[in-house]
Amino acid sequence: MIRRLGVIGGGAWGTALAQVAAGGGEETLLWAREPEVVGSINEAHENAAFLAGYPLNPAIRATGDLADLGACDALLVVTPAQHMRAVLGGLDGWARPLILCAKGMEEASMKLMHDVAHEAQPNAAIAVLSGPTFAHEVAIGKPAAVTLAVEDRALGEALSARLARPNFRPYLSDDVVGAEIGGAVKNVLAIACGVVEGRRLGQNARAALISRGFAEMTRFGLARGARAETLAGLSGLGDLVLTCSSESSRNFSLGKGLGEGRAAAELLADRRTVAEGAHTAPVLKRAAEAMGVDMPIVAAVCALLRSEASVDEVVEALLSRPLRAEGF
Ligand SMILES: NC(=O)C1=CN([C@@H]2O[C@H](COP(=O)(O)OP(=O)(O)OC[C@H]3O[C@@H](n4cnc5c(N)ncnc54)[C@H](O)[C@@H]3O)[C@@H](O)[C@H]2O)C=CC1
Ligand SMILES: O=C(CO)COP(=O)(O)O
Repeated sequence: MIRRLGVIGGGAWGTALAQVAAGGGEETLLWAREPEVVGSINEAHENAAFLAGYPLNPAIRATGDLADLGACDALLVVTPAQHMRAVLGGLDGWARPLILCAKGMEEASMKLMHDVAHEAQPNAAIAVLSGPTFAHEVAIGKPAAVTLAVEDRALGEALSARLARPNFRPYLSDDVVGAEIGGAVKNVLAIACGVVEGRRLGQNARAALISRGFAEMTRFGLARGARAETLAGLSGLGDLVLTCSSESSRNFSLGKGLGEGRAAAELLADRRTVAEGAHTAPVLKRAAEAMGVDMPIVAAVCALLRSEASVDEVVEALLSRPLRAEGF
């Protein structure tokens, strides 16, 4: 029975998921790295640093000590992808479920988050929660649906029953790899769509980029063993459409800045919030090349992030590729 949920990570998404977990009045413990986030949640029932202006359920309590999570039945793990290994390593021999909510690939190892979590905590059962979910909307109870991927069906049903709220619907899957690849790849494609917006290339170009980006996501996903239906579902196409269409997306906004001619280094300097696509793009490009998977849009985003080419040069390169048949 999964009753008591804990959350690792006090950014916008960890906070919104704590709000979901506490939605029925269940006490929910959230670990945050920043003492000011712990103070703000416990004293003002708000996360002023990462989700300002959204009142939180008083059943959410914050802590700065990972050991306090020891009484939880399962943990939602909501750190940025590059920090997940280190933070999970701080748990003392965890043997209960971990629900991974970060969207990315580890730069150093080229691994997906479930592999990283398994290496950090080999006795934990792993689930992945991913889908089209801006934190600020979930935090105030606007309707949302996610993919909840876990190999063990009984565990999936228990986690789904615990997480489901009237306005928050998990859809079960056993395709952990597919759910993770959709979330990781869409962040890179959202940067590309932001570039289209910033450079004012038009709505047609954006729709073409979403479609051809989805073809790249599908080619890469199938090569890594994902199922096509997962990539076309909430955690893949659903999230791709959301983040490629809104300045609420940090990745889209980063791309918009690039499209307006600003340098990546300037856009990424001093930011406190995470744009995962900037970290995922280079490792995704390397992983795709290693498998012989063609991902020209991902390569174009990498070139822009490294300031190796101008926006006009990468657009010209994409438009002058040989004509080919549609499909994956
Ligand atoms: N914000 C959103 O709407 C959604 C975010 N996600 C994913 O959730 C994950 C977390 O993102 P957010 O909660 O939005 O973060 P955020 O951008 O709101 O906050 C940054 C987070 O990074 C953490 N951090 C910074 N340096 C760190 C370090 N050295 N070690 C550990 N943690 C560190 C901060 O403590 C903070 O929790 C990301 O993978 C993101 O893609 C997924 C769905 C929705
Ligand atoms: O993953 C998200 C929505 O599903 C949030 O997107 P950004 O990280 O681009 O803001």
